[in-house]
Amino acid sequence: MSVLLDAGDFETLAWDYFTHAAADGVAHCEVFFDPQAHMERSVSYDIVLAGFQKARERAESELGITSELIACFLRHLPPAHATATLEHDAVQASFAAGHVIGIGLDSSEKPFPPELFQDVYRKAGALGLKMTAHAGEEGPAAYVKTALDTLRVQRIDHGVRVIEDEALLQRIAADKILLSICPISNVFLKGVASVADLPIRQFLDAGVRFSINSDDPAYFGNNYILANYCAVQEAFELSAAEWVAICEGSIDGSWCGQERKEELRARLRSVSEEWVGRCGT
Ligand SMILES: Nc1ncnc2[nH]cnc12
Repeated sequence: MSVLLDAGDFETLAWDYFTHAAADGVAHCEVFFDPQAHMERSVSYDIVLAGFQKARERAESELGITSELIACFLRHLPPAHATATLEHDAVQASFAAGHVIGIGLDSSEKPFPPELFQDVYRKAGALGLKMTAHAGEEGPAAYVKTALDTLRVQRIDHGVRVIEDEALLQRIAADKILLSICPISNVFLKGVASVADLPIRQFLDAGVRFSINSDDPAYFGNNYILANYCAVQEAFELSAAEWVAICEGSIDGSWCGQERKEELRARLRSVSEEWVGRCGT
């Protein structure tokens, strides 16, 4: 991280990500970044955003990839630090300009339960920002519940330990809360011993809405989204129709505009018409 210093460095980083995403067939992505990790080492938020914005514009015009940015707070830092970051002028300006559409909560889940961050989420909610939080990755299902009840998040990142609480599982399915799952990083971080141990089949059977994602490829074995899709396929042998359902849920739970959602659905329809028939399921 210490090599990321000027806007060009952040543009290069983001562009590298986008070219990998394009190679994997990505059409839209919602990307997390950690403002505090850079501001703490005296790299200004404006520098980070300027680089990301350039890469995002280029990704849209040259690769056809649309994107949104989600600013994550680091839960190992004091909650008041998260609130001060949210209130920073440059951060507020990025929300007002629509350059950053939502907030998240990442870093070590335990022993930092979601409710510690109620203040920053209350303020983000008042601004009309989208809200998600890592929960139920290494922390218990109870953290997912408090993220929903006290932080009022609309999505949960990971959330795989929801499987330990049947009532919560049913609630998440009924309320169509998107779980953004990162199978390979779950193995790297020892949440599960192997991808086959993830509750993918139970989630499908229970009608839980989830997406399959990459997670910090530089940290987790250089694995981008297709590697995560393939790892799930190798472990669960899903049918083409099941993949279509996963992708439909990902689009429904995404935070892009309605018009873009329709374009993504049309693209999915054309792929599924071809492949569901070819695969016979
Ligand atoms: N899987 C993960 N868990 C917690 N914090 C993260 N930051 C990036 N990836 C993360």
